[in-house]
Amino acid sequence: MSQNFVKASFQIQNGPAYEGISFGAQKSAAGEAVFTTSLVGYPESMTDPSYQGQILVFTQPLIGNYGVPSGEARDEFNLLKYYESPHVHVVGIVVAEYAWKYSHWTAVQSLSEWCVKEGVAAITGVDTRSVVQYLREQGSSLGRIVVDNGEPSPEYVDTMKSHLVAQVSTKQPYYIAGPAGAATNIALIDCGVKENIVRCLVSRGANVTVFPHDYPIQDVALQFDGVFISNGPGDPASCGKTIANLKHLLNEPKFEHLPIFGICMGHQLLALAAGASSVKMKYGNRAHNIPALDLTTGQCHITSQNHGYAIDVSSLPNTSFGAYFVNLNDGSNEGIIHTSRPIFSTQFHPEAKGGPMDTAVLFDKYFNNIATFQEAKSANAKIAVAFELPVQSMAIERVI
Ligand SMILES: NC(=O)CC[C@H](N)C(=O)O
Repeated sequence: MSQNFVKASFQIQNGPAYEGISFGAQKSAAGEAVFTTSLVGYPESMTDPSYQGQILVFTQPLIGNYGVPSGEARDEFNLLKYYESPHVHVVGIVVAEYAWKYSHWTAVQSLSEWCVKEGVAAITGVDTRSVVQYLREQGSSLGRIVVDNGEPSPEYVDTMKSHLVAQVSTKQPYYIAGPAGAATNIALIDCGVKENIVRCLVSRGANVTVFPHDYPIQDVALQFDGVFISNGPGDPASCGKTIANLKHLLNEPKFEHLPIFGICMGHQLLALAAGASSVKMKYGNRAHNIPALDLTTGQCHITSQNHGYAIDVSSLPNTSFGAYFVNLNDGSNEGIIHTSRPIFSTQFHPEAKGGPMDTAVLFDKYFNNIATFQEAKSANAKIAVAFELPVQSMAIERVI
């Protein structure tokens, strides 16, 4: 346990500065400062690629008390059991009170040790309530954690201006086998996919082929039973290539029966490809208890979220999509659904790791759409011709 109490400060550009103690890597960090009100799940959030380049402020006052589980542990599909990707993606974390003592049966190290190993700045002793009040009033801001290590303070950096998806997406396609005999094949566009999203697909009986964010998915989509578009970091408007590829899937008649499902960044990219527009939110939604109303059933679900951009619902009438879910806290769009095709997407995270499992049924809805598509394909030999290339023949390599 690194308890050498190096001084640090958390500074917001053109805003307040907070003094504290470093408990992570002895290095400074800069990025967009965002806050999450989730009570649990710091290992999952910190390894979520959607947080790439951000400084994460936890409003839960005591952080670190259950330590950090193993990054080696894998499940029956060879997916990471506890992490959402192999490494930490936040550049720094800010907490009110770091728990120097931890205890949990899955813990293999302290949060402090993990931050040191991963090169992540961490500061404790900050009045995070005041940080949140500031960010809610002033809106999204740049921040930096400056560790008293004799080095010059880093410049503030607006990481949202970088093409963050390109940094986290796989460089080559890879294949994850589902359960023995799985006959469903899904093409997943990786914008920074969370491990539990893949698990939600393979555990329902699919083999998943993961493609780089800019892969010309239109060239291979008809070899699959469905296309999935993942979560990911940054501004959706920076993903021009992915949006252009998705336009093929939405506009060409040969794809009209193809099921598509997108989550978070995937939702935003689908909406942009359909002709809708996105907006940067004042400070975003990051929590595990956000109510979203299903406009097709009138049911309200509690959802897990992490986003700073949203789809402008007033731009939907220009598209073939209608609003599917709406956020009951701030009225923002939480999902879209195609008026006649098996395509839908959600701004929230139905895979919810961490968070409540209320909306996991949306994966079942996607698989129902896939089953309908598969039946149609087997009933129609003409369509089936398009599927003669077996997915296993592709060059695939697991890179994570
Ligand atoms: N979790 C995500 O996919 C986030 C999407 C996007 N980067 C946003 O902040 O809105």
